[in-house]
Amino acid sequence: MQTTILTDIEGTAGSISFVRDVLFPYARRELPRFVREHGSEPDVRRWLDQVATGHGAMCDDAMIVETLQGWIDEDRKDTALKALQGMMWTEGYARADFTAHVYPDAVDGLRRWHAAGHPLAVYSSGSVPAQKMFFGHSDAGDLLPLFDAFFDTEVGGKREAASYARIAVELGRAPDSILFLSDVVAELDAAREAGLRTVLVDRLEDYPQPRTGDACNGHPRVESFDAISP
Ligand SMILES: CSCCC(=O)C(=O)COP(=O)(O)O
Ligand SMILES: [Mg+2]
Repeated sequence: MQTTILTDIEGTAGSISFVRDVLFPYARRELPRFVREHGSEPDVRRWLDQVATGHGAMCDDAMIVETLQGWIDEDRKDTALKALQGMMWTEGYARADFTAHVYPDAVDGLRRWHAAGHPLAVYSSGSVPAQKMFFGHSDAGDLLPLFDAFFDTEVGGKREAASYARIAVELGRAPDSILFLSDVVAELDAAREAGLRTVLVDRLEDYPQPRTGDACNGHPRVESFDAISP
């Protein structure tokens, strides 16, 4: 059986600057209108109510919007925020306001591994619908058919070993037959604790100061997908 490749998105398959300088500001800007126009739809309300729960009974939509905008500013990986961001980005992709940045070497690597029979999966803090929009509307076109499975924080946090154990069960694969790619060492530590193989993707565009030696915490380090042999 071929190694399954499980990849992170931001800082690994695509640039950090696309997420932080395009996607996050777009969601921040669109949030008031989105809540006004869609806030009574059950699929939206459920997430807004989850945000409101932390603020007591007096929390109105204006306070929820302000809270969510604060969370965007601090890059909080909250499941409700990520679900709502995904819905707003879906509108943005549909209107062709932007396409998703995927590094050319990532496009080539994903295509090459898929052609060689490696199952491909995504694990990102972005919601599963946001992941599908990202790869379905990339600068390199529709990459969605390359992937077999998608996981977000509904499976658990990316720095928790139990999340990776759950992903292995859901994929029906032994942990050591899965290779996890990420730019975040703490995520790789959690994956390794669950028995997955790991590679630190240390892109100079995103991390101008290379992480070497102890900073890699024993994870093999590459600067592009070209150097990964699954
Ligand atoms: C699906 S693209 C947006 C990704 C996102 O919202 C995010 O927080 C990035 O997290 P990742 O786990 O991909 O580093
Ligand atoms: Mg990342």
